[in-house]
Amino acid sequence: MLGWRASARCSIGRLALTLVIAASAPVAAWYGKLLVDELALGRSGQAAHVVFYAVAAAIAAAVGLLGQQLTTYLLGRHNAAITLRTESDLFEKVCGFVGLRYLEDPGFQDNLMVAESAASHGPSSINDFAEGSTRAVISILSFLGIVAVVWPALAVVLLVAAVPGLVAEIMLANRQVVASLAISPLQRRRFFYRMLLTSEQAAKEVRLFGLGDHFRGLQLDALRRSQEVTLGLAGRTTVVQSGLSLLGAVISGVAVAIVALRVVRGELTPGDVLLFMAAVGSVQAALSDLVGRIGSVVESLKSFQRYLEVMALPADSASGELVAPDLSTCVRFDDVWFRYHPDGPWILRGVSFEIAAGSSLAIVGVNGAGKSTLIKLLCRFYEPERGRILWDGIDLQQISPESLRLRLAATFQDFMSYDLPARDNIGLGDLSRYDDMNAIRAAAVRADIDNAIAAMPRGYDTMLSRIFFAEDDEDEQEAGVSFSGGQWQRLALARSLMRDRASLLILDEPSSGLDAEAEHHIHQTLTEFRSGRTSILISHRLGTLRNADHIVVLDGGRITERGDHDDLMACGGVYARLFTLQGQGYQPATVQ
Ligand SMILES: Nc1ncnc2c1ncn2[C@@H]1O[C@H](COP(=O)(O)OP(=O)(O)OP(=O)(O)O)[C@@H](O)[C@H]1O
Repeated sequence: MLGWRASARCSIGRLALTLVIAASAPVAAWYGKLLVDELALGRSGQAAHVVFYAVAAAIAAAVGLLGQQLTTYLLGRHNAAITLRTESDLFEKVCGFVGLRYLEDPGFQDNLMVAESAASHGPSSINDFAEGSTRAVISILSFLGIVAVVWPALAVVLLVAAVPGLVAEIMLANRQVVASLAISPLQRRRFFYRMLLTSEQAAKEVRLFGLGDHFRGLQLDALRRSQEVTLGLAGRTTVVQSGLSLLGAVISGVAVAIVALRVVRGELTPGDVLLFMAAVGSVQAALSDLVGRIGSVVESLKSFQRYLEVMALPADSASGELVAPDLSTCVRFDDVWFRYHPDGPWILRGVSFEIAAGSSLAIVGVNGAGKSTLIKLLCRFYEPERGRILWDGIDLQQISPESLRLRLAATFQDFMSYDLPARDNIGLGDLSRYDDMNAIRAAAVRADIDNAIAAMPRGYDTMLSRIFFAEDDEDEQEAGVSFSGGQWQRLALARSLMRDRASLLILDEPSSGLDAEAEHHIHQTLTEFRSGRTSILISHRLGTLRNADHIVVLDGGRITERGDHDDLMACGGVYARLFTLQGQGYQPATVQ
């Protein structure tokens, strides 16, 4: 079905070629037999017949060979179309998940890895099997048919000669499946260690802690263990197949001798011997081809099953139908309870608060208090277990996530650094203005990164990567430039600020990596940018939050304090304590 959906023309073409190729060998063999018989008769005026049979046999053989070539080409095209289709479907499915639940599940990640490889190899291997087995079956049946016409008992001999090979190949195919299943986790481990040894991300720690030999040892161990399995199987295969070849040769030899004896006795013609010999070779080859394919197809089917499982996964949460309006009243958290796992601890316990449109809200709390979790719920990466989040009075679950996210401009603590040119790193924030250099530059200015980008060798076109070359400049491939941590953070900020028409600006620790001067400057720009817009700000640097219209303090999953800076300082709670503590850090030390 997949093959048909990917390309109906290729499917029809392959089917037609399969039938032609399968028929060509017996037809060639039949004309070969007629030719030999004609020669054996030695009658006058036979030249025309002989030439006709010879040409017909040659044409049939040539059609088979030509068909093989065309099949190879068509197979490549068809497999490419299938891979394109399955991979596109798989990633459409993955991108279609509203939230992060599936992506955070190791079981899902495991399945996805197998599904991904199955998407590129599975259907083509299944397709190859279908085609190869059709060809083999047609070839076997037609040879049996022809041989049966000559001498029915010969067809039985032909089948018997193929039985030992069939049985042994089936046993080997089973072992092959077991071996593949044993090798697959070892391979995944091996690639994991390889990634640790070669990735730029891990390189610092691997060197600093001297982990290279340790991980290399583990990588080689995984490789050695998978090789042991493969070599064990290869040894067994060699023994079995050598035995089989011998057995096949003995049976064929005996059968040919019997047929030859009957020719001597005048019961069969010399052409029959030729036909029988062609049939023995072809049937044995077709059977072993058929069984050989079974092993690989069983393996492909097993991994393709994972692909189908991923494709059949239910939606992770309901996707609402309503379009999120521009925020005109407020965003309201209404008694929201949340935990990451059904049996895990509650992260939010009955959180309620409101952000009026046009106002700014700051969220304060110690590490692990649940601040980022609140934001993730607002972005619909997860759903509250109890309670509701309302956008202008509409429950978020009734709003389509895409339309909601178009209304948000957010920078996360764990922002992305894309190995792409600087302009793309910013332009990705608003795909509708991806190429709009004015908008990109304006966002960069707001995030105070414009000067740093302009100073780079190719300005906004500079590739920000140490692992890729600039794509558009193959003649003089230029290695990329990498930014510092704080510069990447400003770039991430610029990306969100591309969405200058968003209803709600969310900044989760937007300046944690910035130096004091840059932080001061950015906060000034952001304060201007935020004025009149609705915004949520999270930061451990409480000085940057004091101008927020409202501040809520999250503690143990509950809101324990709320008000503006002066209110909270006056009430002398957690906020006042943290604020004073940070303030003390900036006071000159008292000289004793
Ligand atoms: N994806 C997740 N799966 C399971 N638990 C999680 C996940 N993300 C966060 N948590 C847990 O939820 C709790 C709150 O995390 P959250 O990131 O919301 O805290 P935070 O207040 O933003 O902390 P910080 O100030 O350190 O950024 C933590 O105990 C954390 O371990």
